[in-house]
Amino acid sequence: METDKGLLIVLSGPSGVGKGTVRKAVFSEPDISFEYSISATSRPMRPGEIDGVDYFFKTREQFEQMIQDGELLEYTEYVGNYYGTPVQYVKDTLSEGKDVFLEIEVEGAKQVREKFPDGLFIFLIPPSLSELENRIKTRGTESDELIKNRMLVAREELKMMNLYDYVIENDRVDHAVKKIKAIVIAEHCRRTRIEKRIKKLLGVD
Ligand SMILES: Nc1ncnc2c1ncn2[C@@H]1O[C@H](COP(=O)(O)OP(=O)(O)OP(=O)(O)O)[C@@H](O)[C@H]1O
Ligand SMILES: Nc1nc2c(ncn2[C@@H]2O[C@H](COP(=O)(O)O)[C@@H](O)[C@H]2O)c(=O)[nH]1
Repeated sequence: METDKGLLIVLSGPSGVGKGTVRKAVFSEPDISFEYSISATSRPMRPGEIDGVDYFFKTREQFEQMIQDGELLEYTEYVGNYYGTPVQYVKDTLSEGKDVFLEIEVEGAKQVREKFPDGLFIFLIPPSLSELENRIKTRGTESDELIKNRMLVAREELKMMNLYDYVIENDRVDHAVKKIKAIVIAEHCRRTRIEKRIKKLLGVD
């Protein structure tokens, strides 16, 4: 898949590490111009969540239809529910020259890497496994059984961090936000420098 003009930024990491919290903090910064890609999911809505804002909430049948119709850039079944990224929004937004920000789990990020090798892949890690469990428990959205399952998946997901361009410890949200912003700025500079070099060598404007 063509990367077009914008930068595709993928934030991933185990459940409960703080991806959603960090993403919301990134988007509340005044000088940010990323576009957030809202995912589709078949999981039930949590209290306070809004359809079309937090997720596009679908039945399993509707989600499977989206898969069949090729509407998803990537998808996975995670702890019993489907999650996926609507492809059209990502393509359209990148081709408008805007940066698109995905917040997705590890298997989906792997699929995106295959289609967008030029994307910027950032992996968020917790200070420790016990802190990770503590965060999922404190959030209070999952049953004990689901927390156990998410922790089992998390152990496997942490092994995948070597596939990412950057690894950031989410010790403090404001620190993680600063690091993400710095990485994106540096990546834009790097790409601009390379583009200029190529044009200079080829003698084109
Ligand atoms: N740096 C941090 N220090 C302490 N607590 C944090 C930090 N970042 C996030 N949290 C808390 O950890 C819990 C999990 O955060 P969040 O829901 O953002 O994680 P997530 O990675 O998006 O989870 P999931 O993948 O399950 O959606 C929340 O209660 C959040 O307030
Ligand atoms: N592969 C994808 N994973 C996604 C997507 N949207 C969210 N997620 C990840 O799923 C888990 C669980 O989310 P929760 O809201 O139920 O806590 C979490 O790691 C999300 O980042 C997606 O489109 N594709």
